[in-house]
Amino acid sequence: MAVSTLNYNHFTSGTQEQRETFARELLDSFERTGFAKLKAHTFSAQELNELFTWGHKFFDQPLDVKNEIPNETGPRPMRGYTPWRVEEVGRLHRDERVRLMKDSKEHFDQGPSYDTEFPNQWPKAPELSGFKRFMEDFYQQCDDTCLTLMAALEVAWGIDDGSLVARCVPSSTDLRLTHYPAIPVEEMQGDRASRIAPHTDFGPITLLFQDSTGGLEIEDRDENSKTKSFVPLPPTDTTEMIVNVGDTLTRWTNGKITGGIHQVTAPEAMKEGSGLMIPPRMSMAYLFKAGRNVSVGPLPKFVSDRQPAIYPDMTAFEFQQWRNSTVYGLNKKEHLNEKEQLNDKEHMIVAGSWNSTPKAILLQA
Ligand SMILES: O=C(O)CCC(=O)C(=O)O
Ligand SMILES: [Fe+2]
Repeated sequence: MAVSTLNYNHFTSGTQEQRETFARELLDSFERTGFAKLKAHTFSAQELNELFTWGHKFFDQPLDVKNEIPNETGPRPMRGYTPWRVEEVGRLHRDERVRLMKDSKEHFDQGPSYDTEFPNQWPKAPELSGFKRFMEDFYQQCDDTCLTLMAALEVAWGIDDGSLVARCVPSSTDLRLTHYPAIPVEEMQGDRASRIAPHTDFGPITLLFQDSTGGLEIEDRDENSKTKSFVPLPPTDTTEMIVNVGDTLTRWTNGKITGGIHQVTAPEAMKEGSGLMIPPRMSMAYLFKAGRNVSVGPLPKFVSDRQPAIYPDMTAFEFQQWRNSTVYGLNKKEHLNEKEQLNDKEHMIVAGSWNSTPKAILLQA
């Protein structure tokens, strides 16, 4: 299953033909695999090194210091610090084995700097005094990239009118730095735990940068691969940007583009080992979102008499509330409205495809 690697600058500063080729190949890679890789983008190796250096400085703080900016878990965007084994993304899954799987991570989440409803929480330690400034600039650069990729999808769909871009302005995105502490390899063997369990992200797309540790895997949709459900997406160099399709794009396209299911586990070379510690790992995910009041129901372009809408209308914010209630294991009756509770069942059926029957389930979508 070949994830395409594309030159981002062909879209931003190429000829008309290069722009159109980029757009077509991006859509093709999304449709075939749920993923694409980008090079020649706007992030330098130095900026990415700095990103991970700030991440280490943050996660290296003592737990009680990190807990001074606690993420209030709930049906709301995440802000600040979430400790080890609080969030469990496996809970989103239809397969019970995945639902019970423990994630082994801690994370820092950040929203738009102008968000007064869910304001950011920044650490106060003097050694982190430059963190906020760096992360705010980095956030903006990620947002510009995502909006450009929305413009590329418009070109690919022949609706080059700014309507897809407009659905994602102003930003409601959550940027997440995740730290996976060192862990004995045995913990990753079997179905009990993962670094992050198989899941799809909630928004239209996610930008992902990973450090050099390895362990990221994506669902293998290759018809001919009978044995494996997942294939590694190993780091090549730290500047490689991975883009994955999330639930919102699946919903907007009425199921035409399926979200890229991914997980993080032991790096390939260590999988069968024993008595080994898997080194710590860090990633940055820009979990791009539609505007809070924008519908995540199918776009008119993807609905017809022959293809009725298979996803109900709801706002991006309602969708996020529902998904976050699930990953934090909250009592649904208390936190979700009726529409969200009904949709919970629907989403699990169409989004999940793990273990031996992924293709059958994907066909249902
Ligand atoms: O750490 C990674 O590479 C993946 C992180 C991820 O999937 C997420 O934050 O949603
Ligand atoms: Fe993810």
